[in-house]
Amino acid sequence: MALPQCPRLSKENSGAFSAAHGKDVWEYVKTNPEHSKLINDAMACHAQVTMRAIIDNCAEIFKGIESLVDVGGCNGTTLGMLVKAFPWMNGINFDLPHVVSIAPPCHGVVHVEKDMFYSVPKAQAVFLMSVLHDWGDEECIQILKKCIDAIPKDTEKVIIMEAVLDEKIGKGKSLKDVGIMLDMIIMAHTTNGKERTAKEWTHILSAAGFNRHSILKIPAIEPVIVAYP
Ligand SMILES: C[S@@+](CC[C@H](N)C(=O)[O-])C[C@H]1O[C@@H](n2cnc3c(N)ncnc32)[C@H](O)[C@@H]1O
Repeated sequence: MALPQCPRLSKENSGAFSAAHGKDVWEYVKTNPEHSKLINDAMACHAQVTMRAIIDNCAEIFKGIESLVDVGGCNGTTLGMLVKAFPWMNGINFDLPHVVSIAPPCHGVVHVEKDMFYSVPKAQAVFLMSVLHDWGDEECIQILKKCIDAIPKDTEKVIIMEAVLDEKIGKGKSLKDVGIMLDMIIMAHTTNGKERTAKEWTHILSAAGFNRHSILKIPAIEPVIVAYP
C-alpha cells in the first residue's frame, strides 16, 4: 500500500548519505532492496546480541505487559526474541511497508506496516531500539508523541534502547567510546541523526511529554531508557 507523503518536520536533504544518493537512507532503501536487506540483516545481528543483554538483566520491566509494539522493529528479530523470553506478551512489529512485506512470520508477533510519523499501533507499551538516533530532536519529539498516543494514559511506558554518551568524552578506555564511533556512523548515514548524552535525552523526553525516565545500565553498548508519560 502506498503511504501519503511523510509529514515529518525536517525535510532538508543534507548529510553525507543524502549528498551521495540524492535522498535520505530510508527513502533510498524503499527502491533498493539489496541495500534494505543489508541494513535489515545488520540490525537483526545487532538485535541478537543486544536482546540477550536486556532479557537476562531487565526481565522485570516487561512484567505485566500484555502487548508490546516495536516501533521501527525491522524484520521482527527483536520482538521474536522478547516474546519467546516473555511469553505473556503479544508483539506488534511495526515498520515501513518495504520492510514488513518481506519480514518472516514469527510466533506471537504480528507485522504492521505504516509510517511512525503518522501513528503508532495501540499497545500497552512501546519498544524503540536504534530508531531515535536516526533522527533530529524535532523528529524524535514527533515520534515519541505518537508513542505516547499509542499507550494507555498513566499506566504504561516506552522502553528505549539507545547509546547514552558520556559527557566527559575521552577519559579512559571503555565501551562508552563505542558511542562516539556510532555517532560518526549516524552522522554519515542520516540527515539529522545523532547519539545523545543523558542531558540531551532528558530534553527530548520531557519535550515529548514524559514525566520521568530512568536509565538502566546493562552489559551492552546501549543502556535501557524507560520513560513514563
Ligand atoms: C536502524 S533500524 C533499527 C531496527 C531495529 N529497531 C533494530 O534495532 O534491530 C531503523 C528502523 O526504522 C525503520 N523506519 C525508518 N523510518 C520509519 C518510519 N517513518 N516509520 C516506521 N519505521 C521507520 C527502518 O525501516 C528501520 O527498520
